[in-house]
Amino acid sequence: MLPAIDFTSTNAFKYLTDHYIDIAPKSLRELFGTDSERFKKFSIQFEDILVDYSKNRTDEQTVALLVQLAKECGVKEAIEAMFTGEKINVTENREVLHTALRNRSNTPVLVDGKDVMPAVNAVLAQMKTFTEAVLSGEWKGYTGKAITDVVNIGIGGSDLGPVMVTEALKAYKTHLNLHFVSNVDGTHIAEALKKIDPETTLFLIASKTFTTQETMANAHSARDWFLNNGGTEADVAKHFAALSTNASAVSKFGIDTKNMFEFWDWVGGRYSLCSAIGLSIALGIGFDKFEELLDGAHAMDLHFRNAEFEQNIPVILALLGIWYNNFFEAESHAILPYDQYLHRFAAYFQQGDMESNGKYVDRNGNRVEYETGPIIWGEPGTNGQHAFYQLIHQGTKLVPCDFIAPAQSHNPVGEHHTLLLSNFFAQTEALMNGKTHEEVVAELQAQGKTGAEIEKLAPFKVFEGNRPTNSILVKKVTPHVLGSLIAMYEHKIFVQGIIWNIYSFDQWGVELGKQLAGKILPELRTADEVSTHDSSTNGLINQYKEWR
Ligand SMILES: O=P(O)(O)OC[C@H]1O[C@H](O)[C@H](O)[C@@H](O)[C@@H]1O
Repeated sequence: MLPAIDFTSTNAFKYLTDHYIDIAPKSLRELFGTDSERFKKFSIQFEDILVDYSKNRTDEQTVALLVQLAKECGVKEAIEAMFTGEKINVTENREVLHTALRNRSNTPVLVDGKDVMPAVNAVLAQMKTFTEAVLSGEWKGYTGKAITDVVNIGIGGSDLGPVMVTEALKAYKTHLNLHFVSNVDGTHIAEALKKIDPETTLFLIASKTFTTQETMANAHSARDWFLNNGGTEADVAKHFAALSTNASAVSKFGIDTKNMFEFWDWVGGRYSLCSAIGLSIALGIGFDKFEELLDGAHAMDLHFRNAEFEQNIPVILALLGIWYNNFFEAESHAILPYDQYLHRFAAYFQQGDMESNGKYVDRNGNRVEYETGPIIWGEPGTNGQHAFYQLIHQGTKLVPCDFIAPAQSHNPVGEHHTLLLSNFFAQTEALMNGKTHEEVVAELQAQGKTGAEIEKLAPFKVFEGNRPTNSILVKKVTPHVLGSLIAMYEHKIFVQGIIWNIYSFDQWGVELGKQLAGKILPELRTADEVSTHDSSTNGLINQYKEWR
């Protein structure tokens, strides 16, 4: 059982409320000015990952109180409850065991008294054999040719993780060309089909439930295309595999369950990239590299489970997030990787975080009276600098940011990486220090501006600064490091959900739209005028019918 504590009624919260009044007026310049040890005190290194959280609007007392908050909210007990397979996903009556998928130490993990590790290992072995057969060319298409292209058909958690990881690890790409089709918009599948040959293409139908409308529609269209372009029913087995928890729906679709890679309902969709859902990753980078990804995630799992909170990266990141979300009233959190390969990282954690912690009902079933999950957004640097950083630097909103960068590039082209990193370092420094009125005046004077010009321009050129950032510097984006980064954010989300007293592993909020689409669909199939909805919905549907 998870503790169900209103964090706003803890002692730590009361102390933090008072402490906030002291800290809020202080500038980061001041905090750094009065403590030359900040970097040392407020950074944590774990393997090849350095997390510097010193550029936050915090001091030692803040961190101590935040840690106390985590303790009062039972975070330690909750972590144990998750790792040991308690049914902490209460509204779905399920365990939450994505950590078992990468439990490389292979210690038993019990679900209803039964160790799940043999099943986890068996699926990994099946994935390995399959991956190696496809990569070696031993697995043949219906005309005897080796596979050249893999199309993963899935959406949400059955798409975003594999897309993010295969992009992030493109430097390790195998000879297979990967394609991802998620959207029910026919354009997505149509464009993918233009690029592939039925004789040499493998389709992976990735769906935990195997009922998701988008995935089923795309899977049927892919199969129709295959059958209309030379393949026969008997050939489907060579070109379609399923990644799912739902064996009966898989065989109903016509995929031989021999070609099914199983996972379990204790794996949440948005936490599933280490499960069979990762098959496209294994094919895309090779099974050894997929295992390195699992190793990295497992290493972070152990750190999260065992490190003291003061030294615990996911816990500290979660607490800082709570500090801004619930005291500074920040509404969003930006993830800004200075690595082009990580260009889908923020998108991946939009689902990871917002689907997990976008909840207004607490674990007692009551409406919360405080803010829960932030809006997650971000794009790679330096692109973002030329797009939305204006608002981060001079807007009225406080946007705490995570800056992520590798020290080593996979593509050391000329001076590019040095240029990139100079921006990475400069941005957090600029956000912290800003530029004072005096500095602006001195700069304008040096440019030879007149007094009147300076007076007019100066206010626009001042940067308040005091904008908090975390810097996450990694040695290199290897599969191992990426695995650790993924687990780091997963566990950050977990800790925040525990403290906000919400259930992070269900997603009822996505259901209503699906239900209504199901009702509207038959109405769209006829030419009849619709009058059963509100005037807006009726008006839109009827105009659509007129124009289509
Ligand atoms: O893997 P599937 O069962 O097809 O689900 C795909 C996605 O759809 C749902 O709507 C959920 O909101 C997501 O959490 C899930 O990842």
